[in-house]
Amino acid sequence: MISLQDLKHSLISELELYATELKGKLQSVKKGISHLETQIRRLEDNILGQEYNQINYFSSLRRLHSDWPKWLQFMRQNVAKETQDRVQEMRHKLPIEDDYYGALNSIYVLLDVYLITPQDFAKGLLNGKQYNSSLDALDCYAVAQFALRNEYYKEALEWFYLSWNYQQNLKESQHKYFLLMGLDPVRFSKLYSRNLLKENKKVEAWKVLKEALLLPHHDIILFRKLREIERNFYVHSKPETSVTREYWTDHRECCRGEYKPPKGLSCYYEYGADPFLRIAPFKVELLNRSPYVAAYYDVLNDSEIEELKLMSSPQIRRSLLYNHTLDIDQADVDRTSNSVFMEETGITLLETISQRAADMTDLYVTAISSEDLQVINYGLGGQYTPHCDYFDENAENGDRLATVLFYLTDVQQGGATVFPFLRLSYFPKKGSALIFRNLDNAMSGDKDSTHSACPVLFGNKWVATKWIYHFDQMTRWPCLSIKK
Ligand SMILES: O=C(O)CCC(=O)C(=O)O
Ligand SMILES: [Fe+2]
Repeated sequence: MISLQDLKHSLISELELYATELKGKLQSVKKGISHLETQIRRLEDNILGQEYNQINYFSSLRRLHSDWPKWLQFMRQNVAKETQDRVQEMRHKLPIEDDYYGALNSIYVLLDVYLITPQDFAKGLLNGKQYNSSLDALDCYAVAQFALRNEYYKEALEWFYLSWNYQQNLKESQHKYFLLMGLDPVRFSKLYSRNLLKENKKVEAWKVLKEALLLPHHDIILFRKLREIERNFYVHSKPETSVTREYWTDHRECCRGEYKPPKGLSCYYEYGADPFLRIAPFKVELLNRSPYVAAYYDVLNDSEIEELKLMSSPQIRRSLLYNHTLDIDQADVDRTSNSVFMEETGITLLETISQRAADMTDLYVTAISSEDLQVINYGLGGQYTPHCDYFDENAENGDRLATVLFYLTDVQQGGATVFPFLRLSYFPKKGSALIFRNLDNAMSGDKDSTHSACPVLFGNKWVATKWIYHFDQMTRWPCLSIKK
């Protein structure tokens, strides 16, 4: 059997060969660049000197026509094909997955039997004896991932923490090497925070994500995960008394449509800030001044609605509500619907809908200042009893300033959205949207925005909600007097 040591040596010599051939390619490119530069300079001199003739016309045309494809071909050429083949050959001699996972597993066995801490193990201290060997950030990361995959959450956390600590002291060049070898700090943060959440360490998970957002290549998923944690903070700390039963009578009466529509308010065309709205303004019906509630008609067309329903249907699941006593999210009779938050990035339709919400509200509707679109489906009897959409917490990223509720269907009977305190009912109209403000001018929750989704008596109700945060909107919202 070939030893690990020998394997390492052959890998190094193959890599050296590879580096030499790469250097050769690099030199050819550099030579090519200087040749091209000289030619271009000559051509420019000629043009400046009014010598733009058939000769230099042909020569520049030929270069563009024939040289570029050659360069492309050259770029695509495989460097050190034989070296690559030999490295590929070596694969058969390298440790296989079984060996690797076996070694990882025995780390856990050793730590468990001999009560060695991950810290001591990583620095080569085994039962009081110091060895001249240690693990690095990548090794610890591998052990952490193995533990996470096997659901040893507590152990995984210690290894993540160790790896994270080592990473703090790496030099720039080491970071690059580790990145090449699979230690991507963004992915690391996602796994680390997932592990922290499994151990119910929400604040720590939040901090890891927050810090990761400062990384140069952070992605939107990090942000969404951060948002998800924040959402849970809010939901978990939502006061139980936020909705009492006293206005249930109004809720029922509103559901039956017993209150007359508000008088003295207006219908108008909203031209907004986008020049396009000059040609196609929104048709708005103001339903209440404070808190602002208004219906916008014909904001989604039939094909957009069909696409949205089609796209969300496979993912839609029973909606859950937070149970304060049991400290879990669970299905609840107060919210009987199916719903899903749609991941928006790169999905044209969802981005268009966000943009439309921005045009309608004149607010910033970005990944930072809003939640993903939530599609909700209520079957027969489906409802959402009186509740507020705001969290009423002084959260760093703000609270839900406004709700844009798109109606994707008419409902034959029932299914109105009602505001018991305002004695206001809105019966679903396909393609329309209701916009209402949840916060008052001091950006605190406005109780009057309490609303409910009345039970569907006949038909099937589809809606989609877009929640917009007050965070980031200071340039979009005028300073208004604060209601006492
Ligand atoms: O479906 C409705 O009419 C209202 C939905 C709602 O209020 C919510 O999802 O928060
Ligand atoms: Fe709501």
